[in-house]
Amino acid sequence: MNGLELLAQQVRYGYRGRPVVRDVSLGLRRGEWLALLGPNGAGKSTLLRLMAGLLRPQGGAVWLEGRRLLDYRSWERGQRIAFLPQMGQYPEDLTVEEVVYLGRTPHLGLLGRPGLADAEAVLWAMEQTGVGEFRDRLLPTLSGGERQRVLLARALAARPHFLLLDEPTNHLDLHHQAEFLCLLAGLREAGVGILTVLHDPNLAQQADRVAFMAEGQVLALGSPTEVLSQGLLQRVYGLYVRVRHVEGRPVVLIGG
Ligand SMILES: Nc1ncnc2c1ncn2[C@@H]1O[C@H](COP(=O)(O)OP(=O)(O)OP(=O)(O)O)[C@@H](O)[C@H]1O
Repeated sequence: MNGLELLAQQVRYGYRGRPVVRDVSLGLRRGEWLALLGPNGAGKSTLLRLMAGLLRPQGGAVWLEGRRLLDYRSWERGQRIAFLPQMGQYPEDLTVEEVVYLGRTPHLGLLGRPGLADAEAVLWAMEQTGVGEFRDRLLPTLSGGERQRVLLARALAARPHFLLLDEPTNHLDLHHQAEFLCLLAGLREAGVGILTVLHDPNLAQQADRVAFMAEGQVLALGSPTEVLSQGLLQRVYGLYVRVRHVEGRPVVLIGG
C-alpha cells in the first residue's frame, strides 16, 4: 500500500446476510484508469459504493491515501473521491450551472459561499464536459445524455483525486462516448485515478487495467489483452464470442 492509492482490502459486503462482495482486494493508483466488468448482479456497483465510502464494509477495509476511508470526515472524503452513480437522483429545480456548483460543496467552508477557485473549477468542469451551452437550463429539460454529462461535470467540479463512475457511458451517443474516453484520458494524464464500471468490453480495452468480477469476486485482473480473453468471456457470459486484435487491442465480437 502507498499513499497514492485507493485500496479495497479483503472487503466483504452483503444485503440481509446474502454476500455480494466476497473478500475483494483491489487497488487504484492516481493517474490510472481501471475498468470493472462483469455480468449483472456480480457486485460491481456495491464494490464501487464501498470504495466511495458510501457503504461500510462488513469485513476488511478500504484505504484512501494511507488512511482508513471511514476515518475521513465526509467533506474530506468528498474533496478526494467523486462518485457518479448509475441512476443518480438529480435536483429538478436547479439550473445546470447550479448543479455543477453542488460538486464544490466539500470545498466550501462553514459559510458555504463560493469563491474564485470554485468558479474556476465549475467553469473548467463545464468546459470539459461541453455543458456550458445549457448552463441556464433545468435538468428535466435535458436529454438523458446531456444530463449524464452535467452529472459528470458536477463530479469533476470537486477536482477529485479519484473518480468512480458507474456505467457512465449509458446514455451517451457514439460521438459523446468518444469525447468521454478522451476526457478520461486527459484526467488520467492529470493524475486522477479513475474506476469505471462498464459493460462494453470494447470500451474497457482503452483502460490501463481491467478487473473482471463475477459472483462477488474478482476473477481476473490485468491488462485488457490479458483479461478480455475468449475463454473467460464465454465461460462467464455463456455466450459464443470471438476476440480479434486490431492495432494491438482486443476487439470483442458477439454472435456467429
Ligand atoms: N439495496 C439492496 N438491497 C438488497 N439487495 C441488493 C441491493 N443492492 C444490490 N443488491 C443485490 O446485490 C447483488 C449485486 O448488485 P450490484 O448492483 O452490486 O451488481 P452489479 O454487478 O453492479 O449489477 P449490474 O451490472 O446489473 O448493475 C444483486 O443480486 C442485487 O440484486
